[in-house]
Amino acid sequence: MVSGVKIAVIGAGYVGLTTAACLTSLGHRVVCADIDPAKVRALSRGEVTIREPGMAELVGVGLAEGRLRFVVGAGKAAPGAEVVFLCVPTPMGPDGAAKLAALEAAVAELRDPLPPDSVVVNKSTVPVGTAARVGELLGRPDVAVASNPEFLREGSAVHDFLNPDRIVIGSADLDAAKRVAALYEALNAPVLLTDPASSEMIKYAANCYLATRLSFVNSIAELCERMGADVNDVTRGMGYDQRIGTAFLRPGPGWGGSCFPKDAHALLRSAAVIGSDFPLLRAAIDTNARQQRLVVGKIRQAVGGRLAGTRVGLLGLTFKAGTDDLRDSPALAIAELLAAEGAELVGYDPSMPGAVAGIRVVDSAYAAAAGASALVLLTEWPEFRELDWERIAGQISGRYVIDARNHLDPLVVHHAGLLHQCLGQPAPQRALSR
Ligand SMILES: NC(=O)c1ccc[n+]([C@@H]2O[C@H](COP(=O)([O-])OP(=O)(O)OC[C@H]3O[C@@H](n4cnc5c(N)ncnc54)[C@H](O)[C@@H]3O)[C@@H](O)[C@H]2O)c1
Ligand SMILES: O=c1ccn([C@@H]2O[C@H](COP(=O)(O)OP(=O)(O)O[C@H]3O[C@H](CO)[C@@H](O)[C@H](O)[C@H]3O)[C@@H](O)[C@H]2O)c(=O)[nH]1
Repeated sequence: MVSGVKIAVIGAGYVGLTTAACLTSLGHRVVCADIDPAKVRALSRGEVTIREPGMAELVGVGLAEGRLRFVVGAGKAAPGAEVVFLCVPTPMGPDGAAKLAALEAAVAELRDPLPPDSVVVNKSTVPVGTAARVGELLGRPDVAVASNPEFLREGSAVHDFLNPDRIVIGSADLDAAKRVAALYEALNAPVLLTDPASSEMIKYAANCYLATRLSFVNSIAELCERMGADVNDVTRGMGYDQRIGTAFLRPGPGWGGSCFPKDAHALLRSAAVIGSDFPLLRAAIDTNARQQRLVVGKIRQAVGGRLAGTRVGLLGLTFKAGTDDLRDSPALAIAELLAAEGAELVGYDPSMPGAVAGIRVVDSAYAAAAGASALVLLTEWPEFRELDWERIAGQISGRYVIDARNHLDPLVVHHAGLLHQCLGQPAPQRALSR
């Protein structure tokens, strides 16, 4: 006899699949629905297509124990569910606002088959006020609505879900909120019960704060470079201050991914809709675009001022290491800027992404370096630190390695006779004198 709370998860992407697999591992019974029949078929066979450590194992165990099932369509998952998690996409619309079409479609499908006294919990990132709107759309006074934003990071989704810094639950119905909190009891995490609007705002505030912090760090890196300071030491010195902390201080080619850019634009748009503004967030977004142009400027300079007809090798295409997700990747944004100036792009990424528009994707870092006028590291994959730089020096046609993640050991690159140029340090030669 299979025990545990009966849960439906709508959406089998990064958030939905993680939620389904992890709640199963906590002893609950989960039916996970998606609109994509091919995805449902593959998952039902235990085939996990996203790159997330531990996910395939959890899905395999859940299927084998009969605790986890995949179905096509939200309506199929609803019957018998005590709690329903909405984990559908909320992409950026043309005006910057989050598009709620998938959420509305899922809610419409759930309206009739939902059992009485069930709770609909929104895990998608949605503008403040959406929980109230979900309640209206459902039109089921016997069904409670809650907001329970998700804070997992791609590449460590299972770990983050099972080891959360906090669990936030917002609902006008305290009993419903407590029922949702009880699902996570085994995690022993701090639980914040609040109203739906505050819960929805917590998610945007957290992501926009982190994005703003990164834009701040990237700006400090630029000043360091121009003023003769070393941003690696500067951020280390900042991070020792417990009020600041060490996380999220690495300069880079700008922040990206499926969340930060769209969430920053969505909050800015929400502010505009109520006749307000958020100039600090606007500046963080502008600084991010500027950071990408700045990296392009370094590359242009490294190849002698003219990108047209110049081959540039790209190391890393995903928005960060440890994921195969290319959505809103700064590496691709930079590639687009380079291509617009006529550069010929050859790229390698350890996640082996297949075809990428405008880039000739090759199967090794060495192939990306061969014949390139400059080699640019855009994603901080650990394996790039282990490269044979002597071999690269023998294949590259230029001398510059632009390290847009401050990821490589400058001495190793220099010893191979190449010029290592990272962010926030005055000159490529500096490492030699250390
Ligand atoms: N990716 C992350 O790291 C992350 C973390 C926290 C929060 N979020 C938020 O969670 C939400 C989902 O993001 P994601 O990255 O999991 O998206 P995703 O694109 O990886 O997955 C969404 C899934 O929902 C399915 N879907 C779409 N419409 C549906 C419908 N009507 N019924 C059933 N399934 C449907 C899609 O086919 C897809 O498989 C977004 O609001 C996002 O902002 C994402
Ligand atoms: O010191 C740092 C840390 C991150 N980044 C960049 O910031 C972006 C976002 O990174 P990360 O936060 O690790 O990735 P996500 O998986 O998008 O996770 C963020 O977005 C999710 C979706 O909302 C949230 O759930 C997570 O809490 C939040 O960290 C990436 O481009 C990173 O390369 C840096 O440049 N420097």
